[in-house]
Amino acid sequence: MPLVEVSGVNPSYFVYSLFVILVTPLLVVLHDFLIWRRLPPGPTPLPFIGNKHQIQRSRPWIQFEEWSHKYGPIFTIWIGRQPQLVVNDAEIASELLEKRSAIFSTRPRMVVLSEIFWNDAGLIVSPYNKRLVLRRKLLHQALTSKALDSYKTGQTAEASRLCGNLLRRPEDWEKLFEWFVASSTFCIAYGHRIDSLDANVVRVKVALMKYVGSLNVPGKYFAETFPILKYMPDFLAPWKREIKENGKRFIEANVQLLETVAKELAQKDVSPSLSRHIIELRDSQPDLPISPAAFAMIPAALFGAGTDTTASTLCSFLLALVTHPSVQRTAQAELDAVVGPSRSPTFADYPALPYTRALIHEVLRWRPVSVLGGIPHASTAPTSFGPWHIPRGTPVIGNLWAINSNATYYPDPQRFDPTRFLPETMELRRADDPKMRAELGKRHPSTAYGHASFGWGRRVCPGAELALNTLFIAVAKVLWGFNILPREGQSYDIMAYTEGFNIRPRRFECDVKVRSERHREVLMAEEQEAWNVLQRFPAFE
Ligand code: HEM
Repeated sequence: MPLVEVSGVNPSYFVYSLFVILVTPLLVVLHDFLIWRRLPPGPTPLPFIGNKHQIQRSRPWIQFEEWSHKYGPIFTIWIGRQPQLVVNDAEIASELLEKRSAIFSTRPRMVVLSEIFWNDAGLIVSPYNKRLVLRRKLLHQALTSKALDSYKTGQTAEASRLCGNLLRRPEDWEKLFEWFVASSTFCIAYGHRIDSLDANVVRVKVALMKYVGSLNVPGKYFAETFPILKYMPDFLAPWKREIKENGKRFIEANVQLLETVAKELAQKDVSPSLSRHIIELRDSQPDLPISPAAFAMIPAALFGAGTDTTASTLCSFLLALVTHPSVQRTAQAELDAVVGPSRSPTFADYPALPYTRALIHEVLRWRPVSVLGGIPHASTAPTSFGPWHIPRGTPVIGNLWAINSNATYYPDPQRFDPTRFLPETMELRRADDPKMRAELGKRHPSTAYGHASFGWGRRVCPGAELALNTLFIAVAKVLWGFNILPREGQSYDIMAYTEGFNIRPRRFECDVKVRSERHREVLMAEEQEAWNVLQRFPAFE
């Protein structure tokens, strides 16, 4: 019987529909195939699924390093239909993300986190555009070397308080590092200290970071694949309304913090802080094209980007000391010779402590906290690299794990060896004498630090020098005052790290013992003096 009589549907429509249903996926697969064959090789993806089923949930950076031995230092993975490049080599990372930063400085589009939640006010997830450049500029102006110097008094006082706390509660070292970093960050960002990790301001910030983590889960929201969904009216999309409301709440909390400083500034003399710097800038240039939300997110970025990273680096420092006692002895010998027994180190000792400085850079290299380079970069235009074609909008992941454990640059890479970053070694590495390469490693493209743990190009971490100062004062004081000792019978796994965006060592036990009664007396007296400074940074509740 003719079809038209049964269904009332013209048979040619039926055939066309069938044709479209069958052919569209084939065209999509063909389109993806043509892109795939021109990208750097990688594990073979499945149509529509990509390599999702092959990528380990646990420690993908190690799997990526292994894949780099199989497919090459730059390879492609597909997350669904989105190809992403994974760079595992310092030179290639520098070539793409620094030398070609005009193309590779944006972020992958993040509809839920950047556009709906932050309403485009977030800095780290922002696409590269004029508004981001202005916000980075404002941040830089509050992080000049003069501004950094003005924060050192607060950082030193916080480090003395940390040592006092370590004397009383040595087993709590992880929480004490977190408190030290959080309070230093609040002093620098807002001119206020915090006296407990339970302070309301910290709880709000920690809740925010947790919530942000829950939004940034690949595949969780359809709006990432179909951005048009972000224009759905709120009453039809309760998921979107909830995210927007939470975003507003968190932005409002950050605006309030900044307003608190603005009011204090109008009434009295307040300690130097990043908020004070940028408020003064705004007052001198009232027509700055920046929304109150984006403005408040500048000091807020310090907490979001600077606390977990710095605290986790301090945890890796402790693991390195426990497992490398000879490094600890060398560092203490340097500190004893330069500082002596009657006071602990200060920033004035910085130039005379090359081994201590090198030790910090070795921690950053050995266990890069932003193990996959933070939020990926992405391309804003199609481009070629060697024989390959990279389409516009391709995310680029800098696998710092593989980059930092490349024996070409760092011979015997899992050995924790601060001498790699001593000024004289750096000088020799910069000269790149082929005869010295086997011993010292090849010249690293990041000639400033000799590693890329702070990222690349126009998106490089703007807080690097600030973080190095915080790390220096804590590391120098802790090493001067304490022996970090392995627990008897305890074995230490230097690869046992947490999962996630930033990594830190899994909890381990060790003894943090004051070096002598003399050291204890000095540290206690300095903690008392530190209180006089900390009073100038009223506590936030
Ligand atoms: C040990 C401490 C730190 C490490 C290892 C670290 C590392 C990084 C890395 C790898 C990136 C991504 C760079 C890129 O995309 O190429 C980044 C971005 C960023 N960091 Fe840090 N960071 C640290 C501390 C800080 C501090 C103290 C601040 C405070 C100002 C900060 C603020 C930022 C900001 C705002 C960004 C985003 C920049 C952008 O997207 O344009 N970081 N950091």
